[in-house]
Amino acid sequence: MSLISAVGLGVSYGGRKVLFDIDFQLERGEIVTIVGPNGSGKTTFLRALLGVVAPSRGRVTRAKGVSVGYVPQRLHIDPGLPLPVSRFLSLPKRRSTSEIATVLERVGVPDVARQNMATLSGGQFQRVLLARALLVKPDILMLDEPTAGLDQPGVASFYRLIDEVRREIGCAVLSVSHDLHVVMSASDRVICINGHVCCEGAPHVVRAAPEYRALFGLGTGGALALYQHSHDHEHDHDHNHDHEEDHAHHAG
Ligand SMILES: Nc1ncnc2c1ncn2[C@@H]1O[C@H](COP(=O)(O)OP(=O)(O)OP(=O)(O)O)[C@@H](O)[C@H]1O
Repeated sequence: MSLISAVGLGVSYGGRKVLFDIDFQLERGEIVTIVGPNGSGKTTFLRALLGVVAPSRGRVTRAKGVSVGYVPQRLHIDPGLPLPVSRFLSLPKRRSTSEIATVLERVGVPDVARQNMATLSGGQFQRVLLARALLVKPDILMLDEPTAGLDQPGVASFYRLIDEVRREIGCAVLSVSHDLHVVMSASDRVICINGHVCCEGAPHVVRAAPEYRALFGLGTGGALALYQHSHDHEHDHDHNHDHEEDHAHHAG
């Protein structure tokens, strides 16, 4: 049985259809990446799978006992509120000092337990959110654009960490991302949504799909070329321009 599945899923906000006709399954250990333009319903889709947004159509089914660790896109913490990392990790469930130390060590920020959440750097903050998601011993790690705001090395090292963790605990990873060049290479499946599923499949299939190209246009040409260039060294002569652009971007 799939870890989680959606059949004919639709979500509306105040009568406005945001998602419709979505069929989806996530299997144990799978890495699936959701891509789509801003406002296409990616976050809503994750929230519907989590059960925090009610479907207006269709249904979501989770296998019994499946635990989900969720890393949200944004989490605003009032800078005036003194909230040490260790306290944050103990919400809502109390965690022992050693559990907290172990998980912080695992995500590469062993020294922040007593630091206030508001004083963490962007990269440290994301790692603490990941630590919180790992404390539930997830069968599914759901990540909503977890590297927004990080620089290129920060993005790469965050995804390396996700990959290590996934291998260690064998969880499935369902992520929403715009970092296609990093994420797509590691995904078993990419699903492109824009209210509904436009196209899906192995990364190279989605990359070539006309529906995907129509949505993203040339805007991600450089990023896709980087993925293609650094991972399989295919030299597609139709995309020399993208490659050149990309080298410039890479070097800068
Ligand atoms: N709670 C809400 N109430 C009303 N409308 C909402 C709500 N949450 C999201 N929306 C709307 O639903 C649409 C899809 O939003 P969603 O956040 O799911 O998109 P997204 O693909 O994750 O976008 P982004 O890439 O910008 O994060 C948007 O038009 C948004 O304004």
